[in-house]
Amino acid sequence: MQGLGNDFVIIDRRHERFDATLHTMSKLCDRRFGVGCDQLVLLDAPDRDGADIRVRFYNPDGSEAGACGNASRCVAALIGNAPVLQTSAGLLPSFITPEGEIGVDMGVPALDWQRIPLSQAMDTVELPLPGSPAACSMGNPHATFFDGMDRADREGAALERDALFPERANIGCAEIVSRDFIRLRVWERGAGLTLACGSGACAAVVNGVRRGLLDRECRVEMDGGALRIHWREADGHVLMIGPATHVFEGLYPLGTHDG
Ligand SMILES: N[C@@H](CCC[C@H](N)C(=O)O)C(=O)O
Repeated sequence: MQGLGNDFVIIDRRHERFDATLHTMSKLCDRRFGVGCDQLVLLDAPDRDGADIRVRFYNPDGSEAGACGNASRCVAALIGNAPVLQTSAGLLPSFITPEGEIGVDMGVPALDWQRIPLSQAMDTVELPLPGSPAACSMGNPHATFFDGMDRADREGAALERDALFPERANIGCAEIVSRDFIRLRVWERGAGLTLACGSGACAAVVNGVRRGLLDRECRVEMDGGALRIHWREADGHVLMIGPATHVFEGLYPLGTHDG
């Protein structure tokens, strides 16, 4: 499936056995030797009350991510009936808009350095890096720069691994068009530049609001399309709305996983 060109191989382990070895997963993610995707997503039966499905997200380098906004919308569309997703970032309710778009309540962002996490105790609204990004966690760590999108291409790889980010970070680079409209490019941790990043879009709006640059309801346009983000004042939850598209289904025969 894909959400704004951020693409996913989703494996439903409720009905099929799938041994998620690092080798198998990175092979599936490989665009030449496997299927190819930005993230591999594993679905299992939930083990928490109130959840409909357990969802885990893996980057092509094998690292597990606590959150993935676009994949969450895709899983909600795949399962149907607005499921509640059980993720490492908590239970995420999904919803369908009257226009047929898929929304996910991404929960409350973490704004303190310990939960983002950063290597040092510091103000997370202006980090001591050239360009002064702001940082927050949407269940996964994000730093957002507000001085243009090109930095993602030029410095994304180095910034992902900056010593400031002990768990590495997703690097969002935004151009502010107006208080309710930004353009964004994200260098994703463990994946590189992608056409869109849902959690990155949420983080950009949260960070932009904290910096006094953006309104709480904002359109975020990325290379693959746009998301609507609303950081709700009443309860601090971040709502993310956009398309989710089924591309194809396939069978991956047992015994050939490592071939
Ligand atoms: N594409 C995602 C984010 C995927 C995880 C990220 N690369 C990480 O390691 O945190 C999204 O849509 O949010």
